Amino acid sequence: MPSATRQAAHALITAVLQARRPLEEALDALPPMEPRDRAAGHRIAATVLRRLGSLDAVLEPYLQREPPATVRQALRIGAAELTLLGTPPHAAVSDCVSLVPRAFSGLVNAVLRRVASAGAAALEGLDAPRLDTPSWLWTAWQKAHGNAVRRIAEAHQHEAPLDLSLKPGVALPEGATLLPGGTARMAHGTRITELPGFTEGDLWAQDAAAALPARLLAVRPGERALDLCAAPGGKTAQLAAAGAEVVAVERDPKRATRLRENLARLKLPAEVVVADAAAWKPDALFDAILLDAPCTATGTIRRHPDVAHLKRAGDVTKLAETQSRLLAAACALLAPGGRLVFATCSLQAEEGEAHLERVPEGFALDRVRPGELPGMEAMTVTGALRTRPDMLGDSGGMDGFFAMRLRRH
Ligand SMILES: C[S@@+](CC[C@H](N)C(=O)[O-])C[C@H]1O[C@@H](n2cnc3c(N)ncnc32)[C@H](O)[C@@H]1O
Repeated sequence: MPSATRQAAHALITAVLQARRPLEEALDALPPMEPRDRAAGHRIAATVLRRLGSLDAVLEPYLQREPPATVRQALRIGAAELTLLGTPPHAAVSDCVSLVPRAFSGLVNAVLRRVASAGAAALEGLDAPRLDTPSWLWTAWQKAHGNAVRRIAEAHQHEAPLDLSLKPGVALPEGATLLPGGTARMAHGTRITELPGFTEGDLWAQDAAAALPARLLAVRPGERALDLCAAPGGKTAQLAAAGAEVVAVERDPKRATRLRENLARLKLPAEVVVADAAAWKPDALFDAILLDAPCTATGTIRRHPDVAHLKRAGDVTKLAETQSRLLAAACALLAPGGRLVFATCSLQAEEGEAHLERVPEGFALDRVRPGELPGMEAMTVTGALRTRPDMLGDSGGMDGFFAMRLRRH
């Protein structure tokens, strides 16, 4: 019997790469097991997904023909453990052998013994950023971001730190670094639930880039603000903490429940509405609207390495259309003189910069002014916001976001 850890890793990789299910969903579907085994299995699976191309390149010289998918996944687990995770060969090899049907035991044993004898050196000389990035994404990022494509792909090789947004007046947690946008950054692996102030509702997890769209909206106390596509509520919390009267619209009832729970922990008020943002009709218009539209989420690959393998070019086109539809619906809910921030956590130009070409009639781009986001000027040269995982690189990077602010005449 293989260990629970490797069974979990195998199930997770199979779910993502074969059934095309999100990693988080696959984690929820694992059978009951010790939390330690589950966490270890998750770590192996995330490493395989992050470094898939490199691991396949390591295995390639030892495979004469393509093995069945279940065997390929076991080999990837073994290769990740032996070259990247420092697992001793005696533990990794025999356990991976027991993951596959008996007919393939000899093959897995022989291949992994050879990988084990090279260890980490097996990865030397590989162009890892290129190998670990699906070709269609590399091409699209090269077109959209030029030479930065390599730096983006290099940033994806590493796990992201834990970023926190703090309620106004809350002191920086011990061990945190303060980033230019006001985000508190903790080392990767820090558990938010164990931080002082978590239970009290002083802070919430939010990537440094994800905190910027709400900052661009800059709501004032008492303003009527609408947060569309709101769950799990990081941006709703920012708007409510700034003193706005917030209505948060979320289509998915389960996610809306999570949003309510998060707001309750943070002791922040907002009216939560379960509705389709494209069809919802309020009684009155809003002073400020934040639309954090559904997208491919390719800006979050550091945190969600499954995204690189789940999304296809066709998803980008479809989601860009949905975003335009939602943007038109959101614009109709804005009061004259009001402002709207449209945001996506995507690195794809179709889900970002292309929307600048389609500003609805009666609205104008409200350019981000120099000095509005101190220390982040390079991210707003076009008048809109563009962040990438390689930005703030010395302090651990940030998610890829696009945001533009529109004003209604
Ligand atoms: C990118 S996430 C939002 C993250 C959130 N704004 C935050 O800061 O925590 C997108 C959310 O939009 C929701 N959504 C997608 N389509 C929607 C629609 N037509 N109307 C309302 N919500 C929608 C999804 O269920 C998902 O929760």
